[in-house]
Amino acid sequence: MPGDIDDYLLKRGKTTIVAMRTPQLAGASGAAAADLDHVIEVDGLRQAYGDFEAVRGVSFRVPRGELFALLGTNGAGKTTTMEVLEGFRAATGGTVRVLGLDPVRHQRKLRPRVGIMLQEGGFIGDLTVAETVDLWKGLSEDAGRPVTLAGTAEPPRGPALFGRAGGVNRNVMGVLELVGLERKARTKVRQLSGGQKRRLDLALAVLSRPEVLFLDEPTTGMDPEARRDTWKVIEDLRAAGTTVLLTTHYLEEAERLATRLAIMHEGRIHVHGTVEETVARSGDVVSFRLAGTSWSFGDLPALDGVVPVLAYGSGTEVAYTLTGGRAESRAHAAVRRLLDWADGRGETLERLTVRRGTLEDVFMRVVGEAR
Ligand SMILES: Nc1ncnc2c1ncn2[C@@H]1O[C@H](COP(=O)(O)OP(=O)(O)OP(=O)(O)O)[C@@H](O)[C@H]1O
Repeated sequence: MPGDIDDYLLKRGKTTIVAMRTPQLAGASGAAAADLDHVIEVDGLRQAYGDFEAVRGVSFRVPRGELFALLGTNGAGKTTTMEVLEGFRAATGGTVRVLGLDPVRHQRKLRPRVGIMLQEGGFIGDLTVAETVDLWKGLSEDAGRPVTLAGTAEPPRGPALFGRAGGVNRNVMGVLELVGLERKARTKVRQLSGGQKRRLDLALAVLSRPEVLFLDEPTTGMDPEARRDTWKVIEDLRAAGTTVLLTTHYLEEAERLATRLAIMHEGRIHVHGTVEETVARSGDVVSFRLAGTSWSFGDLPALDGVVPVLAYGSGTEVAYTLTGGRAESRAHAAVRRLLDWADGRGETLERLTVRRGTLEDVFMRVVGEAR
């Protein structure tokens, strides 16, 4: 068992969640934190692994209390960006600040306000769920504080709060209830399912009454119910003033939780704005399926410069995002042109649809245009 929090964190592998405790603003964090408009600041971040530059000039800011979602393709650089913010890597270019501090240089200053939860492979399999939370609590500086969401301090209930309920510390049980793991308190970690391990990860982050949460794909592997439960925990944390940086491949997760988002591809941010602004960029979408096999993507016509994208990985669903001009005339002209194109080739456009665009359409367009 590690004797030091650093060792423990390193052993637990890849970070998914860093939770910073609600700051005592007059305390160690200094006056700067009290005046911060932006809890997270990333300016021109570059990060190279040897010759390969994984992050190529990324900038964004997260105001206090907002949830910012970093979306992107596999390998886009989201986790790398998170790891720099978590202080696990020094940036090779640009600057980052968390609560006004350099996460690498001021790691020790930030740590008392940071709880860390890791993505995978870091649990000690022979410990039970309750023992894992207990260990984590013991590693935290203020282990005795009641488990509660940020800013919603529980009324003191005296020593009984930290008594033992059937052999399990009640404080531990509180956090397990929060993430729906109370029935697994005495189960060994290695017997948990993937989704249950993610819940345990979340429990460890929430334990530290976070002010800032870094969530790297927090709901991967969870069933739909667990995912919704997790969203509720995150929403409650936000409602209590927590600032959250989230990466996810579930666009509905970003749409539901985020205030602002960025879409990354190959180390760069391609779209950046509020969820509403981003979805509005999508305009109308004309989509259809091509039944035959006698076409290739390159055969599809460009519509006034609009490049089609192959949507949703089906290999046959094509989508055009129409922007500029009046919506109706744009859509009419696009449909007419597409029908002419299909007639000319003897193809059938199945499920031809015109609809309002979604975040998924914006994402697909970004990726399509970047290719
Ligand atoms: N330790 C490392 N050494 C070398 N290359 C790395 C390392 N970590 C990541 N990379 C590379 O950097 C790029 C960005 O990886 P990163 O994990 O940041 O992407 P991501 O956006 O989080 O991807 P995903 O959505 O698949 O998790 C990838 O091409 C990856 O192979």
